Amino acid sequence: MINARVLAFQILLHMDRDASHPDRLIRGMLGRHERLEERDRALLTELVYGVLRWQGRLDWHIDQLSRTRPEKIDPAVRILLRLALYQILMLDRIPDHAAVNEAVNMAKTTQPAYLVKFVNGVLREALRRRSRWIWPEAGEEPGKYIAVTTAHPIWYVERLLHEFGFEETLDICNANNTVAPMTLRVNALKTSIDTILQWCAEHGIDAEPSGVVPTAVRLSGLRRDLAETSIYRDGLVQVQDEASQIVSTLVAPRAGERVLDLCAGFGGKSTHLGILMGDRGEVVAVDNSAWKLEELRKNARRQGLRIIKPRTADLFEFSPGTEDLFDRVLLDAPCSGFGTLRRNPDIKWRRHLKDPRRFGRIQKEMLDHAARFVKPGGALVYSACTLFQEENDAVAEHFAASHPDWQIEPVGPDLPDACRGMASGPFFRTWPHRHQVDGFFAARLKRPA
Ligand SMILES: C[S@@+](CC[C@H](N)C(=O)[O-])C[C@H]1O[C@@H](n2cnc3c(N)ncnc32)[C@H](O)[C@@H]1O
Repeated sequence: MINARVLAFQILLHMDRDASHPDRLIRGMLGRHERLEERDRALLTELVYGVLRWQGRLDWHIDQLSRTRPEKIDPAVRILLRLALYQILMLDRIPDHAAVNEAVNMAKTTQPAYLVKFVNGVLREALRRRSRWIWPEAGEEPGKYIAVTTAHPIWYVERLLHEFGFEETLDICNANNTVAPMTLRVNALKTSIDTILQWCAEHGIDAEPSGVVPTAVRLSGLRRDLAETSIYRDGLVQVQDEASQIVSTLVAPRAGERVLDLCAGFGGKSTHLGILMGDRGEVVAVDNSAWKLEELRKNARRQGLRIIKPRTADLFEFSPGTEDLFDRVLLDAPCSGFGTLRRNPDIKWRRHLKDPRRFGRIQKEMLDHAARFVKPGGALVYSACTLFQEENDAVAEHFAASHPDWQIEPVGPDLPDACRGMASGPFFRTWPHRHQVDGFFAARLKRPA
């Protein structure tokens, strides 16, 4: 019988084999199992994201409970155990016997008898121990304590400890484990915040103005797919975190200008730029992923924008000879993504210690290339959704040092009143534990006239 646990197992196994995005897999699965009850649909999302969020701690429990060496446990068996332990140890509403029986039944259909016995044995032992665990000592092994209790990789915790000390590292890791609200950007060309709040009230959806940026609304407990609502279909709203919304406002495009978005993706920022320009001028949206640009096209159409011009191209092959220069250029660069762990917990387990430096090298080259498209007197905004300075300050400072005629333009004066605390020197910087938004960085660079 297909149920939420079986589908969650299949998604987690798929992710273990090739690093797909959980949200895409969940949507695909729900699309293929339309008759799944609403309760099971919600449980599927909860199980996939919950296991990914707590994976490191669940693995620590497995290693405490089993006598088999960690590397000897088959990945599919480990995933079955993570799934069951997440329900037993971290969710209140699922009876223990349901979690254990389901895991054992799944093991019976996929594993040989000795592994079924192993799964059963580990889970029964977990029920016996319940909450009696010997955690690492915070005083003796602060890194290990935070890594295990908050489920983060040890290299990440050690790095933060070095920079921020124990208390703030713990705050950052705890904030990464919170479930971020769904944040909508309201399309000012079509509607107003009040209209959206009223629509939500009429449809029994909890919503409130963001309190951070004036164009955003936060939803909680949305029990249906936003894509099926009229406010989404009619292009009145776009899902976008507040920090990401602020980045487009720092580009500060004016109606009639030519703007280039060099890593446009699904167009979260390209379409925002188009709206800020009142749909007058031109936004050339470049990305090397054709399917993302197809989504961008749909997004732009839905939001009623005609000035967005998608171009599938590798940024390095897109040259100023092909296009005229632009008044403003945005480089929202590919990055390690560590500012978005609330929404993308799988990133914790996919990245490595050397990734921030590796991304930093590519970002420096991308920013150098992006500068060629900026008109004299124009602006270049560099942004990344990560917390590591190799991908943030170091990229902007490297650019400034190698382009001495350009200026780093302080972003502070352009931030909304409620966001003054997000200015960090001349840069824009947010943290989930300080600002309750995604972790983002942006720098604005001005080309001399
Ligand atoms: C951080 S995401 C962009 C998100 C997007 N700006 C938004 O707000 O929705 C980075 C994007 O860069 C694209 N990308 C990565 N390498 C690229 C390259 N060499 N040329 C063009 N695009 C690239 C990826 O496909 C990805 O969509």
